[in-house]
Amino acid sequence: MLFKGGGLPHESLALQEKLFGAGPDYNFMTRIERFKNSLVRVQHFIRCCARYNLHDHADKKWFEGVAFPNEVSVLGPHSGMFIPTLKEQGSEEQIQKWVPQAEKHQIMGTYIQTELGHGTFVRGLETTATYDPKTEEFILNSPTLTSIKWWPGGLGRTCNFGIVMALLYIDGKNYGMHPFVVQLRSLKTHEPLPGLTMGDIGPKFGFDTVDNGYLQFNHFGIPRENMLMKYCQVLKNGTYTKQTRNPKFSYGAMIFVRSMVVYEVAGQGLAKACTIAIRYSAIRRQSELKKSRPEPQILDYQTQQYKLFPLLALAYAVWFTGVRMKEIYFMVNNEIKQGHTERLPELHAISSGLKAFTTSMASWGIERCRLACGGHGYSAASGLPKIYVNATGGCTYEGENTVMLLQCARFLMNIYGGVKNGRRPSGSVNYLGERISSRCTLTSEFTLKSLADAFKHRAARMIKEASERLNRLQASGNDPEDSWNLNSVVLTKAAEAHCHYYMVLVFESVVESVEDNCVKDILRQLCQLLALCGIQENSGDFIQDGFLNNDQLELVKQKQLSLLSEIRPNAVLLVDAFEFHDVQLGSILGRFDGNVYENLFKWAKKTPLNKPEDLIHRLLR
Ligand SMILES: CCCCCCCC/C=C\CCCCCC(=O)SCCNC(=O)CCNC(=O)[C@H](O)C(C)(C)COP(=O)(O)OP(=O)(O)OC[C@H]1O[C@@H](n2cnc3c(N)ncnc32)[C@H](O)[C@@H]1OP(=O)(O)O
Ligand SMILES: Cc1cc2nc3c(=O)[nH]c(=O)nc-3n(C[C@H](O)[C@H](O)[C@H](O)COP(=O)(O)OP(=O)(O)OC[C@H]3O[C@@H](n4cnc5c(N)ncnc54)[C@H](O)[C@@H]3O)c2cc1C
Repeated sequence: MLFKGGGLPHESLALQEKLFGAGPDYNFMTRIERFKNSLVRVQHFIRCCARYNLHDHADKKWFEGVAFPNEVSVLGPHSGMFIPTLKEQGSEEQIQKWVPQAEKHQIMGTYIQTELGHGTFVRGLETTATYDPKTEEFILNSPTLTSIKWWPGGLGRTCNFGIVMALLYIDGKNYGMHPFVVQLRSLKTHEPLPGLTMGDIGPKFGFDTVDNGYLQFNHFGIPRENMLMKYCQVLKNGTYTKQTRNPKFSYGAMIFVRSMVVYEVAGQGLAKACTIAIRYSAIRRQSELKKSRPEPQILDYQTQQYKLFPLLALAYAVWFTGVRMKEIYFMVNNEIKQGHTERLPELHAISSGLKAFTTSMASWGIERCRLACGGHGYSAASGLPKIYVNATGGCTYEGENTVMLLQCARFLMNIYGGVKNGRRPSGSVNYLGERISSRCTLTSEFTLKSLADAFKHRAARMIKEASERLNRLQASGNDPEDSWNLNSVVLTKAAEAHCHYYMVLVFESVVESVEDNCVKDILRQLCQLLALCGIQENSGDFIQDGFLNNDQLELVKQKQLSLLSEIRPNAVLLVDAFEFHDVQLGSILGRFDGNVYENLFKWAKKTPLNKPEDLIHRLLR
C-alpha cells in the first residue's frame, strides 16, 4: 500500500474485465494484429468508463494500466495531450464545445506538432495557417516536403481530430506558432477530409499499438473559431490580440507530458523491470557457491546483487521523484492560472531535466535487468523487450533528452548568473545561493543528509564551472551561440548533476517522512545505496576538486558492498511492494507464483512457428 493507495479499487475493477487479462499473446501477433487488438481493448475501455462512471483522469489511469500493459494506446495522445491542450489553451466557449465530446470519446484527437524536417526546433516548423477575413477561415497548408506532419500518435488511422501547431499568418505577417483544432476525418465514414493526405508512418522500434502518422495539408480551410484562443485571439476582421502573457504558454502541453513521463514512463518501466529481474533471480538457481551444496539462487551472488539492487534503489528514487514532479506541475500550473507566472521557467527547467535524466537512467536500467536474467531475459517471454522498447521512446519524444538537458542547463546558467549579480535563488535551485563547502563531511555513518550534501556540492561546482567556462569562451572571442555549443557537453553534465541531486533529495525527504521505523530503516538503506552508487559511478566529479579523498572513496565502496547483504533478505518484498499484477508485468520470468519453467515450456509450445505451416514445411522437407 506504500505506492497505490486509493488506486487499488479501480485496478481491481479492471482486472475483473476478462477482455483485458486474457486473449491472444502479444508476442505472437503481427504488428497489424497488435494494433487491432489494442483498438478492441480501447473500445472496451471506453465502455468500462461509461459503465463504472470513470471520469477522473487518475481513476482512468489505473484502469489503463491494466487494459494496456507496458504499451501506449491511442488513448495516450488523446487523454495525455489533446484534452489537456484544449483545456489549457482553449477559451471557455471552446472548452465547452470540445472537451465534453472528447471526454466521452465521441471525438478522438491527437497532438500534431512534429514535421518531417523538424521536431526539436519548434520555431523551425513550416506548416502555415493563413487567415482569410473574407471567408473567416484559416487556410492550413504544407508548403514543402519537410513541412509534412510526421509522428503524431493516433494520426495514421484512428483520430478524427487533432490540435495542429502551425505558423499563423495574417496579411502576410507571421505571428509565430499557434494551436488549431482541426477535424481530420468524417465522423460518418471515418475517411480523411478532402484536402488532407494522411496515413501511418510504418513500423517502429516499439509503439506497435499506436498508429503514429503523417499529414499533408493542401490549402485546407477551418473556421476562425478553431484557433485555440485563451491567450491570443484573431478577430473576424483579422485583428490579432494577445494577453501580455508569456509566449511560451503555447508550449504548455509539452511541459505537462514531460512532468508526467517521469512517473508514468521512467518510474513504472524501471520498477516493472526490477520486479521481473529480482523475482526471477530468486527462482533461478545456477552453479555452485560451495562444493556439494545445492545450487544457490542467483540472487545470492554478490555480483547479481551489485547489478540489481542499485537499480531497485533507482526505481524507488525515480518513482518518488515522479510523484513529486506531478505535484509540482499541478501546484505551479494552478499558480499560473491565477496569473502568477514567476515559477514557469523553473517548472520548464525541472520537468525538462528530470524527464531526460530519469528516462535515460530507466532505459539503461531496464536493459541491465534484461542482461541480469541471462538467456531467458532475451526471450520475449521475459516481458523485458516490450517494457524496454516502449520506455526508451521516452528518451526521444516530448523533447529529445540532450536537448532537454540543455534547456535545464540554460535555466541553471541564468540563475547562476543572477546569483553572481546578487539575486537570491529559490525553489529547486536555492542551493546555488549557498557557500560551497570545500571538504566533504562524509563518515562511515553515511547519514542521508551528508550524502545529499555531497550531491549538492557536486551540482553546485559543476554549474559554477560550466558558467565560468561559458564566460571564458566568450571572453576569448567566441560569440554567445558558439560559446554555448562549445560548452554544451559540460552544460549537459551540469544539468544531470542538478537532477541527480534533486532525486537524492526527494528520496531523502520521503525516508524522513516515513513513520514506521522498520520501513524507514529499509528505505534508508535503499537511499544510501542509490547515493553511494551515484558517487562511485561518477567518482571523478567528487574527487576532481578534492572534495572527496581516496579514504572516503574506499569507505563508499565498503558500505556499498555491505548494503548489498543488508538489502538481500528484503529484496523480493521490496519489488512485491510495487504491487504489479501479473497482467501488468506481462512476464513469465516475473510471475508472482514463481512458476517459471513450467510456463516457459507451455509458452514455447504455443509459438506460431510450431504450428503446421505449408510453406515452411515444403522448404524444409
Ligand atoms: C496523463 C498523461 C500521461 C502522459 C504519459 C505519457 C505516456 C505516453 C503518451 C504518449 C506518448 C507520446 C507523446 C509524445 C508527444 C510529442 O512528442 S509532441 C512533440 C514534442 N516536441 C517537443 O518536445 C519539441 C522539443 N522542442 C522544444 O520544446 C523547443 O523548441 C525548445 C525548448 C527546444 C526550444 O524552444 P525555443 O522556442 O527555440 O526556445 P529557446 O530559444 O531555446 O528558449 C527561449 C526561452 O523560452 C524558454 N522555454 C522554452 N520552452 C519553454 C516551455 N515549454 N515553457 C516555458 N519556457 C520555455 C527557454 O527556457 C528560454 O528562456 P530564457 O530566454 O529565459 O532562457
Ligand atoms: C514514439 C514517439 C512518439 C511521438 N509522438 C509524437 C506526437 O504525438 N506528436 C508530435 O508532434 N510528435 C511526436 N513525436 C515526435 C517527437 O516529439 C520528436 O521526434 C522529438 O521531439 C525529437 O525531435 P527530432 O525527431 O527532431 O530529433 P532531432 O532534433 O532530429 O534529434 C537528432 C539528434 O540531434 C540532436 N540535436 C538536435 N537539436 C539539437 C540542439 N539544439 N542541441 C544539441 N543537439 C541537438 C539531438 O540531441 C539528437 O541527438 C514522437 C516521437 C516518437 C519517437
